[in-house]
Amino acid sequence: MSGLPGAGPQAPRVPNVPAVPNVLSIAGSDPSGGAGIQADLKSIAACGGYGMAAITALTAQNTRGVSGVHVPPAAFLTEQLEAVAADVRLDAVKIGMLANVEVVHAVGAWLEELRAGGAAAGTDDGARLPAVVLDPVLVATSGDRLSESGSVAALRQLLPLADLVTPNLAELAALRGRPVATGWAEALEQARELSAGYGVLVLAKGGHLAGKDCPDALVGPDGVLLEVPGVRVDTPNTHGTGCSLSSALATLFARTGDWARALVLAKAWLRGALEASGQLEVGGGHGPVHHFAALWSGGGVPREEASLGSWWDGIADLRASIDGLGFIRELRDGTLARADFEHYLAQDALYLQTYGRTLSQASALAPDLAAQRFWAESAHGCMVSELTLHQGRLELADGALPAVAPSATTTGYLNHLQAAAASGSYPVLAAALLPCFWLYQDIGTRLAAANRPDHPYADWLAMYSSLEFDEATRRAIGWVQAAADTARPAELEAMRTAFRESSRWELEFFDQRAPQASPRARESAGVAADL
Ligand SMILES: Nc1ncnc2c1ncn2[C@@H]1O[C@H](COP(=O)(O)OP(=O)(O)O)[C@@H](O)[C@H]1O
Ligand SMILES: Cc1ncc(COP(=O)(O)OP(=O)(O)O)c(N)n1
Repeated sequence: MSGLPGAGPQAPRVPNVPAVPNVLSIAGSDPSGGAGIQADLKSIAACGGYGMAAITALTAQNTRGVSGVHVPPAAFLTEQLEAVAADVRLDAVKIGMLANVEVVHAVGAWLEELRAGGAAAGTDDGARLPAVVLDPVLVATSGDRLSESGSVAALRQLLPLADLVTPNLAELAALRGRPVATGWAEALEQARELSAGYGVLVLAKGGHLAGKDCPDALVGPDGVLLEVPGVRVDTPNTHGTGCSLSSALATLFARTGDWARALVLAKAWLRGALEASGQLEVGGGHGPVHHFAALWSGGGVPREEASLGSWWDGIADLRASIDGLGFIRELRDGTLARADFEHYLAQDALYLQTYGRTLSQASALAPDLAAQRFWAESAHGCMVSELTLHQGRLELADGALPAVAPSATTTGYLNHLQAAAASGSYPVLAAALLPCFWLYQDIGTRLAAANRPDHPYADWLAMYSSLEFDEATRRAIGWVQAAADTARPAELEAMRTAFRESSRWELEFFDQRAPQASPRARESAGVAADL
């Protein structure tokens, strides 16, 4: 009873998302604190990770420019990397300034070793390998070189070892051996070529474009996967934006397993950090961004009431009641009367028509293109994949709906969703829509164990335990979590209420029977099913 969007830009690599990911920055030091490992550690912390740093170079720089670079022996970098990896589980690695070919090779050899170790441990799907974000730092904003010109070729060899590479326009052009793109379309094409050439996801960044727009886009070998628009913040304080963004992406990917979500969250966070940069008084040139602006203003600390895990725990009573319903037990066992199942399907088909509408309304209200796309894809999945399953089961013509009146429960649930849509609040509507994903995915997954080829409801069980539905649910949870993370207290409370109310309606929905075929008394309410 919810949307089945297509696959996201990139499948998740981290099956068990850690609560606090360990994120290693391999980068140079900026003693003025705005770029390099100093920026990385602040970004990682601001985005909810535990930051570590292996130092590739010491720079003497401030907000006006770089006056010196000292590169310790590459072998000592290897020693740092091996020491950390021997002890700490790495969830993500961000790579920044690599000053010369020897340093690039040292990092490449270490990454290869990490991969070989993963393969030896039987993780050929990369599940236990950290996500790797490579920011190919070549030249600072001040115009000073941070990597010898001969390193570009070596950096290219590093690309296939990364999951995501985040060049600015000049770095993208250098990696492609082309002139710097003068417009966004040209930059996207260079990013596509880079992705196709090296089998790596590319983040094209619009920070150095002329004009008021500052878009970023995730680009794969076939073109743009996700573009996140942005309006340029009018500030001179852009020192270290690339370092900050790449570490934020590494951390947020480790937390979500989803590059699209990581980008949307990272870009929103960086925008806040740029907007608040004027609160800091650091140097007379291009100052740093304010990494902890959201945290210091009270909005950035993860709040218990904003955690969707706590929402899920908060409906444990409703979930137990659903598990205890005769309908669910009989559905699992395959003993559910056909009339009851068809009654449920008919009501669900009526439900889906309006649920699809409200998914579209969520898309209309969504704050950015990525969220907009997700809800629109979900509306499509709901109105096509799910309704088609129901129509087939009910032997209805394509496009036809069952000729029955909506039950009081169906009407009540839909009124609740439509009220959430009418509130005009995207977060509240998204929260109201979520139980229809999450509860079905949860029930579907647990009931899947009972599925067998001759199960009378095998197709239903298969749909709601499918990998696609799993993925759709994970993404829906991600979008609602993103909305909750930035919601004001009153709106957050309204979100939680809407989520619980929808969950209560889900319980009632499963508690419906065909009126004439099986009286309610027949249901063994209160009997907890061993799902
Ligand atoms: N003035 C600005 N306003 C808003 N976003 C910006 C601004 N400058 C840079 N960004 C963003 O900062 C990130 C880093 O981009 P960019 O400046 O292109 O890279 P780099 O710092 O590596 O040179 C991107 O997400 C970009 O869109
Ligand atoms: C030590 C160190 N590493 C990287 C940079 C470059 O920082 P970046 O975020 O790419 O952007 P600018 O600071 O150049 O705007 C650096 N300066 N120092």
